[in-house]
Amino acid sequence: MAILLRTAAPVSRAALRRRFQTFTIPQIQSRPASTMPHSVPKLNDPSLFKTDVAYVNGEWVKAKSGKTFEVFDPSSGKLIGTAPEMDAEDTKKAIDAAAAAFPSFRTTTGRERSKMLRKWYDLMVENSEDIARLITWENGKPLADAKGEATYAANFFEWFSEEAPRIYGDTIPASIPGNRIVTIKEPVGVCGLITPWNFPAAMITRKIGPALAAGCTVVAKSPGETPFTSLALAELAHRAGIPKGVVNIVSALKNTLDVGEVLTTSPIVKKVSFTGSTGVGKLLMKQSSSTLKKLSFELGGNAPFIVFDDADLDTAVAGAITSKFRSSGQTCVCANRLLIQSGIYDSFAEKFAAKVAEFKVGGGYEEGITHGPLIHDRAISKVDAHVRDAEKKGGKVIQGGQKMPELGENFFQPTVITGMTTDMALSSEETFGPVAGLFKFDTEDEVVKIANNTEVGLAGYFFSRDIQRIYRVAEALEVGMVGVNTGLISDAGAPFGGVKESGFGREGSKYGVGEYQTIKMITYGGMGQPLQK
Ligand SMILES: NC(=O)c1ccc[n+]([C@@H]2O[C@H](COP(=O)([O-])OP(=O)(O)OC[C@H]3O[C@@H](n4cnc5c(N)ncnc54)[C@H](O)[C@@H]3O)[C@@H](O)[C@H]2O)c1
Ligand SMILES: O=CCCC(=O)O
Repeated sequence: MAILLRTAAPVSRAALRRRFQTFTIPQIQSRPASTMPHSVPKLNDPSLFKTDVAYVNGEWVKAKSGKTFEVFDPSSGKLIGTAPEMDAEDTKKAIDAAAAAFPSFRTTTGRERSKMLRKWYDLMVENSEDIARLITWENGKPLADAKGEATYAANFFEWFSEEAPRIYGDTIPASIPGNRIVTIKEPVGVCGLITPWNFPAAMITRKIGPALAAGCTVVAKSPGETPFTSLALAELAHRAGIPKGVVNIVSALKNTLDVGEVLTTSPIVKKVSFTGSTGVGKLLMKQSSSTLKKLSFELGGNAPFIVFDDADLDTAVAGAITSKFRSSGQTCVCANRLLIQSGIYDSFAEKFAAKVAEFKVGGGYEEGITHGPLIHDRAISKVDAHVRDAEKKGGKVIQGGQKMPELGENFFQPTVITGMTTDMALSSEETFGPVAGLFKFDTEDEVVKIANNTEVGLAGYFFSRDIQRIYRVAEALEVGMVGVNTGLISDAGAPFGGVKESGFGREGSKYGVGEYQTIKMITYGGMGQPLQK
C-alpha cells in the first residue's frame, strides 16, 4: 500500500476573513409536506434563550455597534435568532471585566470555587432538557445525542468542582544545605477561550470548569454557528452566583478574526485555550507569540480505526458505528480511516454497511432519528468531494454516497466506501462527516505505519483479543488517546488531547487544571539550624 504524507496548511488571515464575511446560509427548499422540517419544541424555561445579547461583567449587553448576525437551524434552514456581532472594542471591554474580577477571584479558596462550580453543575442538570433542545436547534444533532452532550458538558463542572479543593504543591528536598523548597500553584490569570460548534456546550464547559477551579477568570468567544447554548450556560452561571466578570461570553461571526486577534494579542490575557482546526490553531499560535501566552490547543485529527483478524467482529462493528458516526462524523475523535485486516475485510464491510443502512436521517427533534444534518454547506461540499474523489480513484460506494436535498441542504447519506487507497483525499484529510472509508491491510507492522503516516495524532482505535498485540499496538500508535476494543473514549475524568499537529495540553481529568496554573517555587534559606537551647 502506497504511503502518502500531507501537511495541514496553515490558514491565512485573508482566507479566513473571506470565509467569515461570506458565511452562507442554508436556504429552505420547497419540499413535500411529509418531509417538512421539524417544529421546535418550547423550552421549559424560555428565559434561557437569549438573543441579541452577550454576557459581560455579569450583565447582558449588546454589541457597541448595535450590529447582530443571524443564526440558522442547520436542519430546516430557518432563522433561530440573532446574536451580537461584537468587535475588538467589545472584546477589550470583556477582557477588562475579567481582569478587574481576577484579583478577588484568585483569592477565593478552592472550597469556595468548588461550591460555585457545583451549583452551576446542579443548574445544568436541572435544565438539561432545555440545554439539549438548544443544542439540537443550533447544531442539528438528534435530541438524544444532545441530551448526552448536556450531561457530558455538566460533568466537567462536577469533575472540576471536585478538583478545585485538591490543588496541591510539592515540598522538594534541596541540594543546598539549609534551603527548603516548596511549590505553590497559582492561577495563570485572564484566559481567552475559543471553541467550535460541534459540541456547543461541552467544549466550553471543558475549558471554563478547570479555569475557574484554578482561580482564573475567562472571556469565551462562542462559535458563530452556535452562540445560544453558551448564553444559556451564562444565564445559569449568573443564577449560580459566579461573581461578575469571572465568566464573560462574547459572540461574533463576521468579526471572528478581530475578536480572535484581541484575545491572542492582548497583554492582559495570559492564556489561550482553543479547540478547532489545525490550520486556525497555527494562526492563533502565531498571534499569541507576540505576548508569549500559555497555550492549550485541541486541534484536528485523522483517527485510524484498526480491526485485526483476531477481533470480535460484532464488537468491532459496533465500535466503528459509534466512533465514525457520532454527531454524523463531526467530532474530532471520529474514526477517519477504517483499516481492516484482509482476513475479515469482507465480512466486516458487509456487517458494517448493513448497520449503517438502518440509520434514520432527519431533523434532530423528529422521533426515531439517529443522525442529523451537517453544520453547513461547506461541510457538505467537503464530504461530497471526499466521496467523489474516492470513487474516481477506484473506491466502491456500498452504502449511501449522496446528498439528501429532499431533507434539506445540509443532509448527506451515511456512507460506506470499500477499496480505499492511501492516495485518496480521505486518507490524508479529516472528512468531519458521515463517510466511512474501509482500507485493507495485511500485517501489524504495515497498519501501524499507515496509521502513523499523518501529521496529526489525536485519537486512534483498534480491536484485538491478543493481549500482547494490544500492548504493542497501543504503545506504537502516535496519538494522544487510544481506544482498545471501544469506539467511545470521551469522559470528563480522562485526559483529552493530542500529539503532533493535533495540538498540546490536556482537558478534563486531574491534568486539566494544570493548564490554567503556573507553578511558583519558593526557596526558604537559613533553615535546618540546631534547636535553640
Ligand atoms: N481536538 C479537539 O478537541 C477538537 C474538538 C472539536 C473540533 N475540533 C476540530 O475543529 C475542526 C472543525 O471545526 P471548525 O471547522 O469550525 O474549526 P475552525 O478552526 O474553523 O473554528 C473553530 C472555532 O474557532 C473560531 N475561529 C476560527 N478562526 C478564528 C480566528 N482567527 N480567531 C478566533 N476564532 C476563530 C470559529 O469561529 C470557531 O468558533 C475540525 O478540524 C475538528 O477536528 C477539534
Ligand atoms: O469533537 C471533539 C470533542 C469530542 C469529545 O469530547 O468527545
